Amino acid sequence: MLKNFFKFGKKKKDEEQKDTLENQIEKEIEDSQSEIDKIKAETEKEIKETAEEILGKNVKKTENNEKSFEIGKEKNEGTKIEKIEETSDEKTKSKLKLKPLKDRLATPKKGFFGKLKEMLLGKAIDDDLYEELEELLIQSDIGMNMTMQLVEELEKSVSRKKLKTSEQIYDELKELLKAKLIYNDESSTKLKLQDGKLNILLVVGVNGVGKTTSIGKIAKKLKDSGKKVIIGAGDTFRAAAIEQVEEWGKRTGVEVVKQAHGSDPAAVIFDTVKTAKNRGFDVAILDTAGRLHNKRDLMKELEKINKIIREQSGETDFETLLVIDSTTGQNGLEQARIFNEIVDLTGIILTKFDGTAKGGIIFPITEELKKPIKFIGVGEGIEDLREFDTKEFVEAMFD
Ligand SMILES: Nc1nc2c(ncn2[C@@H]2O[C@H](COP(=O)(O)OP(=O)(O)OP(=O)(O)O)[C@@H](O)[C@H]2O)c(=O)[nH]1
Repeated sequence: MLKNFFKFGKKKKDEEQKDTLENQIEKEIEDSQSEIDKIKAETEKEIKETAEEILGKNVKKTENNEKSFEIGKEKNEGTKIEKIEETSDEKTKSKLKLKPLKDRLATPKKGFFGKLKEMLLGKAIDDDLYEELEELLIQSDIGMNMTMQLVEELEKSVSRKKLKTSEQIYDELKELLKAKLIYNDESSTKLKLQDGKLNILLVVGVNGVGKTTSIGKIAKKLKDSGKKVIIGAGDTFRAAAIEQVEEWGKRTGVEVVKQAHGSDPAAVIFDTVKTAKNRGFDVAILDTAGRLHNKRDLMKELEKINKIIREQSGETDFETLLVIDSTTGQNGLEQARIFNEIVDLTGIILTKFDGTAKGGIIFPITEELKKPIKFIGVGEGIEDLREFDTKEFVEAMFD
């Protein structure tokens, strides 16, 4: 039977899976740069063209904006700080009402949880049902370990609580999954920001996962809530990455500290934190590069950045947020494990939730890392980043 097969081969499979995933991560970081760069260059070109079109219109409107746009065109020499007014288009958009989360997730309608309901409701509780459930949980990116754990817990609950109907099983599974989100109570999922001091948000993750986009979206949220925000373009490895941060700066009306392409990322972090401190900013959001060649380089780079932040801000306790692309499934979990080993993470941002019909990855990531999900990305738009709310999320997934 499938369940026994999983139990028998579980340990070996775990090791094999770990090796395979580690190789895949290394390969992702080391070998796929040119392909990713190509896709990114195309995407960034599109973003740039759209942003320029919007900004271009706005630039004509006021002299202030004219000046700002010119700064954006300056050649990179030393550190540059940009201050640009928010475009009227974005102001209008920010007033639009947000769609409910369940309408933004691909999951509830087409994915695993929809299938789960279909599969469970009205069925007899027998071995076949548990087998089907295991298959579905694995397909949903919940992963082998957590699937086995969940099914075991479910079987125990069924016998302990004497559950008889598949409706009861469905509800029980919902509760068990909810329990996997224990690190996500309201006080943990909220960004830890204090008034009257500089708050640092260090954003890490491999390239292409949506770091820059998430930074832009967070900057917008914080600015809208009245915070004085600055962004440090710490991903200096690729010119396009710096430009992308600049575009987000323009879209959100947030200042950006940058240096020339290829300069030391730590120097950008230094300048950003120093500027933020001296000029009384509330929040400095720091971008980092995810394309370092191996774990050791990544660790060294992040240690250096952490040291600079501590020295310049005088803070030891700040947010370090890992961005994970939820469409990468178990790869995402492995990335989370690696980053969690080398840096003191305080939370996770799961992007592209609108683009996955699975989405189960959220459960093992938060449970294994014992870290809260701070935000989930549900689209490419400036408003498409939701503060994570456990109750709303579970309801949206199971609705
Ligand atoms: N559908 C969808 N797309 C997203 C989301 N977040 C980011 N993206 C897209 O994912 C792509 C990569 O995002 P970036 O922000 O450039 O990723 P990055 O991690 O900064 O990449 P590097 O600059 O290469 O390090 C872009 O096309 C984004 O628009 C999301 O929540 N949903």
